[in-house]
Amino acid sequence: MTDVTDATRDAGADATIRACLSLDQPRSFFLFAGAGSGKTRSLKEALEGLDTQTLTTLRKHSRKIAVITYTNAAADEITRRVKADPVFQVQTIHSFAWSLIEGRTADIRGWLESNLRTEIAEIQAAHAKGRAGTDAHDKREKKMASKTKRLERLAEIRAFTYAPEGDNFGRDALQHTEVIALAAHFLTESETFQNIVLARYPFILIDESQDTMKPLMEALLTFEARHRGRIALGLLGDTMQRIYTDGLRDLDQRVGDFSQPAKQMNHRSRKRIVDLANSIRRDDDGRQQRAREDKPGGTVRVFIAPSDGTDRAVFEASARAEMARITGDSAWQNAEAIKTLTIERHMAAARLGFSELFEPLSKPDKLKDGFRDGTLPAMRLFTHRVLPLVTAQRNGDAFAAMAVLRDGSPLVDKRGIREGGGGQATGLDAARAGVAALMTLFNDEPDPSCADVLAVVAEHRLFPIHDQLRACLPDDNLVAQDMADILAELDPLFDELDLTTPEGTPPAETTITEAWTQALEARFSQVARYLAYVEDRSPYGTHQGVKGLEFPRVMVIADDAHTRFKGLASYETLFGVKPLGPAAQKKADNGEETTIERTRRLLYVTCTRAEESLALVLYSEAPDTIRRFLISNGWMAEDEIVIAATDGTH
Ligand SMILES: Nc1ncnc2c1ncn2[C@@H]1O[C@H](COP(=O)(O)OP(=O)(O)OP(=O)(O)O)[C@@H](O)[C@H]1O
Repeated sequence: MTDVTDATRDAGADATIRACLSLDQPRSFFLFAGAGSGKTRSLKEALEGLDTQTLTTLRKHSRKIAVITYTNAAADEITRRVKADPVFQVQTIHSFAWSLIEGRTADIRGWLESNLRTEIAEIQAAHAKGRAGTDAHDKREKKMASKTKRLERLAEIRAFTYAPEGDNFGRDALQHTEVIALAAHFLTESETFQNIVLARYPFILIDESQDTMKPLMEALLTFEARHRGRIALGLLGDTMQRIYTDGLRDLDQRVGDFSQPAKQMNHRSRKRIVDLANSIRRDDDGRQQRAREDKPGGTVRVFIAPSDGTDRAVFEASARAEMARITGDSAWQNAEAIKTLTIERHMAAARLGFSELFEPLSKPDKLKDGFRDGTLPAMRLFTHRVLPLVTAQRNGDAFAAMAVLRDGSPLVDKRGIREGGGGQATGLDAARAGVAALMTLFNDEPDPSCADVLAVVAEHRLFPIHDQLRACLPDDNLVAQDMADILAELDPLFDELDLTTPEGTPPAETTITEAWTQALEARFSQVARYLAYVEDRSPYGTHQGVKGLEFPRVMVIADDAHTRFKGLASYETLFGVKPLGPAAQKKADNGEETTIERTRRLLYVTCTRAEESLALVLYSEAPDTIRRFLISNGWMAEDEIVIAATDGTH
């Protein structure tokens, strides 16, 4: 018998998965394994390890292996690993759900019709009981009117549309929750649909299954149970890493009939970090991991400061310095070399210095998602036009500046430099004048406001201006008309810029203009910081956004006082500083989940991102209570806890 090593200890789990992925005898499985155990690696290896005969048979019958990932980035990575072989259909859950239902117009219409009728009836019932003249009353009326209108227009729709990552405005568009609900509905209710899915996919593999939208996961489990032996539903995940409320809470209880390969190793983190993860998990499902023998040691420290009156920047800088001293790893002195995890983005915005831009734009529903993930079209004027142009000019790089203009300015189009015409100052001279005016702005005032920048761009017609920004200009009609003329001439070159309001988009509300007006007061330097953040070039991430990732040095920041959405997590409650409220206590008594479990899981996810060293920075009303909690629960040794001195250092 060969000796078991860290590398081979969990080999049995991969062998079990391989055996499950058999066309003759497909078997569903649930890979149960903790952080850093190589779940994602197992998925990739399972796909790469499929034998040629299986793949040839699949291709011959136009069948595919569905692989569902949590993010697009993960889908891209797996697609790359399988060399973009089309036998693997790798996508996110929304794309997958849409691929199942796309084109089933009549069925979708039927479902929507009955769904809308039910929703309208429910609102009507609430309305009959509610009082008139209240906000809720008005909202219900609006909702009923819009749902009734949608119902009336359903018959006109020739094909439903859906963009998994888009806003989905317009008459024909389906909403994200509808696409999930529709796929779940057909999967459980329609035998024809089930047969189509069975014919198309012998294996459906889902990564991060603990966070897969509940309705679809329920439907897949029902579908699997009904057709057991004809399909392998492969779930990879870790219930301790469920961080969204969308996921199925008792997933591990629902897969009793599945094969359940398990893994013991943590290949990512050094021993001290694995020990901490085990301690955090002990109060949950108690599953424990082993660190690799070639990854001993590692450092964990907790820095606790009073939430009132502590200067966060000073305290965190001193925590980094202390980490550098303790670990002997000077990279801790360099904020760029550390991954700092805040619970909400506004905390990162404050630390990175783009709060003035962030705060107003992250509020309105219509702006916030695009702004937060860096896809807000209006914002591109600053991030993708003005910023690179100014940077190029400052670097004396005329070639790069021209490339920006050619790419985005109506004055200088891709087909060559236009000469002025129709009495308008267009062409290279106009572009030069515009750039000069812009740079004068930056010379006069090294860091002008975004509003000043916008005014120069508008005055010189340097770049097209999105509707939302145009509404903030003093005399928007004039500029709008000029711009419309220019765009009409350049069509179709600027079609792709999506400058017009799509059909069905609600008219720009005053809240949107107000948000932009406020955000435009931000200094232009905030644009670069914002861009670095959304492009993930900054050293900050959120607790939720780093699932699946790993970093040598991690600093986790827990700051309840600055957490706005109180339902997200409460470290003070987890550590016993604050008791559960009466309602939450009642939930706990009924065996329901409370903020304690949610916060513990978030802490588990964040701490297990660290490979070498981990600093936990806590702001609390009662630092000493936290200290006692950590020691009495065996999470930390006494000398691993650093309490702030009154001046905010230690
Ligand atoms: N068998 C192995 N031998 C050596 N290194 C491994 C092995 N399996 C995984 N690793 C490494 O361990 C790290 C964690 O792997 P992976 O990201 O696949 O884990 P995971 O279980 O998906 O983690 P998490 O759930 O925490 O996101 C990666 O750096 C990976 O390369």
